[in-house]
Amino acid sequence: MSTISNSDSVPRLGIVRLQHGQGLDLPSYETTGSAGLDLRAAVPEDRQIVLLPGRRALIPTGLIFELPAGYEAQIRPRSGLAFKHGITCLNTPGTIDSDYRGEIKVLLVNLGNDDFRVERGMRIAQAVIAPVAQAIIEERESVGDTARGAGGFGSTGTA
Ligand SMILES: O=c1ccn([C@H]2C[C@H](O)[C@@H](COP(=O)(O)OP(=O)(O)OP(=O)(O)O)O2)c(=O)[nH]1
Ligand SMILES: [Mg+2]
Repeated sequence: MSTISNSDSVPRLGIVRLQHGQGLDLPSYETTGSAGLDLRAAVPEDRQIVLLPGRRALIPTGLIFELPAGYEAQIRPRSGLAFKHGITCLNTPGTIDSDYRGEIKVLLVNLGNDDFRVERGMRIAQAVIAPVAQAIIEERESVGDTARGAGGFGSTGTA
């Protein structure tokens, strides 16, 4: 497969930077194989966001996305913040709809034991761009039989 035909199939993510997002790096893939685009906190210079243990806050990114139709962005936590500080996304994975034109925000929660200061420019989460299907909804009288049936929630055991 040639490089050109390959890049033709790569989705294009349009990004608009809002006033408070100016001066921050655009989201980018940190390595050639990264799945997620790291998102930075666009906290105003004169404002502090300190997450106390157990508390949550909506963190601005200063970004508006224009996703192609048929794609979503999933907002996921960064494992380093989760491991070192207990900071994660409360609604993970956050769903960014392709028709959403508001600012991308990250809902962080502090599950650690210490206060956590969100600094401007800090990489707080990552966005994974993924294809998504909208199903055709069909109401039916019954559903087809399967070997699993209604078994779930550990029905296959642990070993
Ligand atoms: O972490 C997130 C999750 C959502 N959103 C934005 C984009 C998304 O398209 C919109 C709606 O998200 P969702 O459908 O998860 O929230 P809702 O509670 O169902 O709100 P709505 O009624 O607006 O759909 O909010 C974010 O900026 N960050
Ligand atoms: Mg919704």
